[in-house]
Amino acid sequence: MFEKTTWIRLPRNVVVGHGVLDQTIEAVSELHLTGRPLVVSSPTPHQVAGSRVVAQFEDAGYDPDQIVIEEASFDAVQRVIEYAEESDAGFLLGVGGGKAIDITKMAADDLGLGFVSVPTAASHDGIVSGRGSVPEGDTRHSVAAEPPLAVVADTEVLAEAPWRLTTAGCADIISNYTAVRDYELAHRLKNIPYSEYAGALARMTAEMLVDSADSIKKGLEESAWIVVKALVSSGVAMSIAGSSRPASGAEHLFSHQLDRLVPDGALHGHQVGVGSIMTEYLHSGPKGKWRDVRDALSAIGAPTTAAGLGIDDETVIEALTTAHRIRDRYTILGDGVSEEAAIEAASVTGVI
Ligand SMILES: NC(=O)C1=CN([C@@H]2O[C@H](COP(=O)(O)OP(=O)(O)OC[C@H]3O[C@@H](n4cnc5c(N)ncnc54)[C@H](O)[C@@H]3O)[C@@H](O)[C@H]2O)C=CC1
Ligand SMILES: O=C(CO)COP(=O)(O)O
Ligand SMILES: [Zn+2]
Repeated sequence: MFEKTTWIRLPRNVVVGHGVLDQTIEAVSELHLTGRPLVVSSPTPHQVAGSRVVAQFEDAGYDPDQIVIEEASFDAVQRVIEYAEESDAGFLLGVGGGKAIDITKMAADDLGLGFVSVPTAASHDGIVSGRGSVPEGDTRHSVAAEPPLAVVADTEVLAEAPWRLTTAGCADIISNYTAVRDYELAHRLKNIPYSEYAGALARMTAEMLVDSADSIKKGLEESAWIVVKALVSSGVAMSIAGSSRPASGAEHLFSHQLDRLVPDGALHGHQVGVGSIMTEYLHSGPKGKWRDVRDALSAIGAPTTAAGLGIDDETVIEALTTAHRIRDRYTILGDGVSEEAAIEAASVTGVI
């Protein structure tokens, strides 16, 4: 008897374009959400967009509440949960970068409330995903969380954000190349469930972004449009897989480890990009496609070296040799690469 089942949870409304922040109410009212909206944001995104979303709900006769969180942690998730309960929130809107959106989707999941994603930066592919990524001690969890019912991505806001946030989003997408290789490897060697559709979509998203590199330029709002569509597509791949694997392999473990070693290091997307150059080398050796990954990153202006990340060479090696410990996710790092192998991968690829 055939007993397989799958749940693919996707947003109902994905609204992308110039000035669409002003259509947040329309995007939400179609969802039949009831009660008080709670706008969850971090400090800069609150100034840039969160306060505008609150004002919009006030003008429309809702009774919105707001909370500004400072960091991505389980404590922050708990604070949002408690605040939402006290304020009797009916649904949550996460306004900001990856951290604010992750916190909101995890709090919404715990509360059993609807969640709307309002990215203020095209910096990460968690905009649409039903996953939350949060550090805890020596580890980093990738947990199932409430996927957004709607996404409101205003390209005017995204284009005005610092350019490095957009190049970080591009690098998060380019890293899908190696993430999918790790996903396939784990399927072959450890028999983890593998979705052909999710793997193909994640890889195709990276290819399409790289093919559009010439149109991704600072100051062009069209760049935000191209990048956010790729981020949405990559998030959908994670939703199809029911796991972050199509967009998160060894290069992400490396970045998560860097976050532990250098808490205020570089942007998530930039770190995974540099990680991807090295893990592609580990997959295929000197004749592999690590140059293609590096050149794709370089074409959109993302860092390709430790110095470009502002992180010293020793820390890069430490992160690469210990990244496999971050979580139980089989990748090309296996049960750890030796220091010699890490130095070779990092130096041949020019990362150090
Ligand atoms: N759940 C998922 O599937 C995924 C989660 N992530 C997570 O997302 C996080 C990375 O996201 P990021 O956005 O890079 O980090 P972030 O949320 O810390 O944002 C980076 C910085 O950009 C600022 N910022 C955001 N919008 C701005 C604007 N319009 N103008 C000026 N500054 C602005 C923020 O205040 C912050 O200082 C990581 O924690 C990562 O693990 C990343 C990818 C997927
Ligand atoms: O960053 C991600 C995809 O780009 C997902 O990260 P996690 O694997 O930590 O959930
Ligand atoms: Zn990522």
